[in-house]
Amino acid sequence: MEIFRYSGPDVDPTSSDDESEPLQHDDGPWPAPVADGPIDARVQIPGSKSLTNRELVLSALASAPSTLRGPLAARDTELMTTALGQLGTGVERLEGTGRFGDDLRITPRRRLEGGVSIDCGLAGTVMRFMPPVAALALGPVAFDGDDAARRRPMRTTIEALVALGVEVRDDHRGRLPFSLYGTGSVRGGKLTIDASASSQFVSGLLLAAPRFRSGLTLRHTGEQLPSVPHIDMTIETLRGRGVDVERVDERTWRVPSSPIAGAEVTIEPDLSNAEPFLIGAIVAGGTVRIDDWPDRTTQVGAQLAEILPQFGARVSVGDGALVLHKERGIAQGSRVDGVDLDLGEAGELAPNLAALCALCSTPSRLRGIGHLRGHETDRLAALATELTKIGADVTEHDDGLDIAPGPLRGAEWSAYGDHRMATSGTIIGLAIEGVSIDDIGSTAKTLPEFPQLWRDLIASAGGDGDDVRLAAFDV
Ligand SMILES: O=C(O)C1=C[C@@H](OP(=O)(O)O)[C@@H](O)[C@H](O)C1
Ligand SMILES: C=C(OP(=O)(O)O)C(=O)O
Repeated sequence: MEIFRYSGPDVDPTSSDDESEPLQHDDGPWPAPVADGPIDARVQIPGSKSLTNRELVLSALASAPSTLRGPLAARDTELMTTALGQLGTGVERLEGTGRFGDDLRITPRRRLEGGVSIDCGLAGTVMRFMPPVAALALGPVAFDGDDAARRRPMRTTIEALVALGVEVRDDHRGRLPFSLYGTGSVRGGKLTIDASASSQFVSGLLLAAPRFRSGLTLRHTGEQLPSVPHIDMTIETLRGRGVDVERVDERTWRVPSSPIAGAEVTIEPDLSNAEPFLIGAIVAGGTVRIDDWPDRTTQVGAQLAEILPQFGARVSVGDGALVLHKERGIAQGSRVDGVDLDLGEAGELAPNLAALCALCSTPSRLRGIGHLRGHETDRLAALATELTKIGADVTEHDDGLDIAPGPLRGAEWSAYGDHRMATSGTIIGLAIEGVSIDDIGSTAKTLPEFPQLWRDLIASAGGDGDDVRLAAFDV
């Protein structure tokens, strides 16, 4: 067992920690494997990013130690454990105890200490969840991240903290880098924010709110509220720690000032990361079984069970697994009609679905996803560019994409450092010869094992049914 606890005093908002820059694929573009027959695979997906990072934050703010079973170990969660460790939280890796790596023992400290620079990488959960936690610490805390992270919206978090009485130095007008000066406590109370650009603004404030002196009554005003299931997940994880959160109405939440209980929590597999594998069976044909699919969950990836049948797949959930079957894949000439989907709740599913739409026989419309322009990259622009490059006819709208099939051709697919752009390119590559991904290493953000799992999935074509699982865990 090893205890990681950071004790660095530096506060330099312009510094960046090179060690956590995303992995690049050293050998140049990664040739995406083509499916040469129906696949037949059983896939074990590591833990949910969204659940892991919520449980890490709650564990650090809790009144007693917690154990996380099966947490994700990927760039986003490593950034979160590092950030919490920098503020003083004890993070102990229970080596070899987990299914995919180490379980974690988190020991909260009575007082969080500032005087550190936090690297958010490209993780929305780190950049939106950590500032309210840092505001509870004593001393200055600087935040920065990847170049692409500096383009992601942060204004709502910054303005919210200022409204709660926290001193923030916001030299970049609502973007990273910025610094805040914690006094060891936050007053809380009533607060109105505009979370139209990201549900994470709401989640970040709600997660820290039990530790605010007066709790928090948070109201969202603004045209839209994306990714509502992620807010439900936040509420559920808080309730799981004994915090009596009230959903006053669809746009208002009340969190009392309350202790947060230590807990032993088993993290569900990341259902959104199951998406490319499931789509793989629609494109290549065959069967994919995802192990440990929960019967009940707040993860938005659960919606795949309703979305993917619209592409001609048979999906069943039960006995601890989701099984998707498609007799004949698109790559074998099966015609699949396009869809019209509002993905406002499930934006993180959009890039892989957009790739699938490009392989359909008739046009598709994906709507309700204007906020994807503030994700890891401007995903609407990135998808329009890459899908056009491979021959699809794509129209970009403010809130979505029209995707019409065309004669498709191979090309180098740019991931823009975005894990889901990388996986969407591999989906195209299943059906189209000559697709390569410029930066497959960007999948390390939430699934470092993706390249191997994907190769194993394709290798199951024509076999008796392979288990696609992690032989060794190595982030
Ligand atoms: O809270 C979370 O864990 C997330 C919320 C969503 O963010 P947005 O509301 O910005 O879409 C989602 O897309 C992201 O992948 C994870
Ligand atoms: C939008 C995403 O990530 P983040 O948590 O960085 O916002 C995503 O994973 O699709």
